[in-house]
Amino acid sequence: MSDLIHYTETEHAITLRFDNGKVNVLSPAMIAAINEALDRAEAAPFKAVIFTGREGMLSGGYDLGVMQQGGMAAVRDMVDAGSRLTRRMLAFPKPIIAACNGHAIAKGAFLLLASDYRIGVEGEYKISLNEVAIGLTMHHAGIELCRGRLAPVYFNRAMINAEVFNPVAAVDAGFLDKTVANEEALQQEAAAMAQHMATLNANAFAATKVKARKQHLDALDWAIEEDKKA
Ligand SMILES: C/C=C/C(=O)SCCNC(=O)CCNC(=O)[C@H](O)C(C)(C)COP(=O)(O)OP(=O)(O)OC[C@H]1O[C@@H](n2cnc3c(N)ncnc32)[C@H](O)[C@@H]1OP(=O)(O)O
Repeated sequence: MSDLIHYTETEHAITLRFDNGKVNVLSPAMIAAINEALDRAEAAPFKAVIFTGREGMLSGGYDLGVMQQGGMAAVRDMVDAGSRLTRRMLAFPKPIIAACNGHAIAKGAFLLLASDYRIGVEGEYKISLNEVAIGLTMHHAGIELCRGRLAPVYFNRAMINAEVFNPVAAVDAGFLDKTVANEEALQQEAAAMAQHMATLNANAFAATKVKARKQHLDALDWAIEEDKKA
């Protein structure tokens, strides 16, 4: 298992804690590590998977080093892998709970939009799709993820206007489902939701998730192919 992610398993949950010691960039290596951890979680008995970061940081998004200096092919490969990862999360046969303990920027915020239940700790940190602010035209997969998961009135505000949300405002926008006061409460709340999720019927959960999201998943499949032509 990669040293970018700490993988721990309890009776009701598998926790993936992202910690690269910095801002948890979604580099090709981090995306591969998350996929490897999901492979392992998929083979485990039915229980929730909790995505979390280190205190103050979920993820600063795609690796700007690759974005700025990697060359077109490397950027396209990283974005394609990232889009496939969030598409995988949306169809993953086990529940994915995001326990957001800090900044979630761009692709970091998309991890929230691809999770089944999202809890954020209250605090002075940013949840933002900053692509337009930093000169990136949003890719199709990003647009479709926003269309599928953001509250409708925030679709334009969060994506086209690149507004920055604090965790409480992020609940209204649709990045989070609820906030809690501190890190301890965050981990407790995630564990309690995992315990509830573990009582669900595994087959019914997996089938309902992809059935309910069929249109969204079809749109993402189209978007991922379209982005490869850009
Ligand atoms: C479709 C999706 C597209 C994308 O995902 S594109 C990527 C979009 N991401 C960004 O534009 C990153 C924005 N970064 C930030 O807003 C802030 O950073 C944070 C809120 C994440 C953290 O703020 P703070 O805690 O004050 O740290 P700090 O001093 O800004 O950054 C610490 C070091 O981390 C580097 N860094 C931050 N984000 C990234 C990144 N995404 N890729 C590569 N490096 C990053 C910085 O440059 C700096 O580096 P040094 O210590 O050498 O000065």
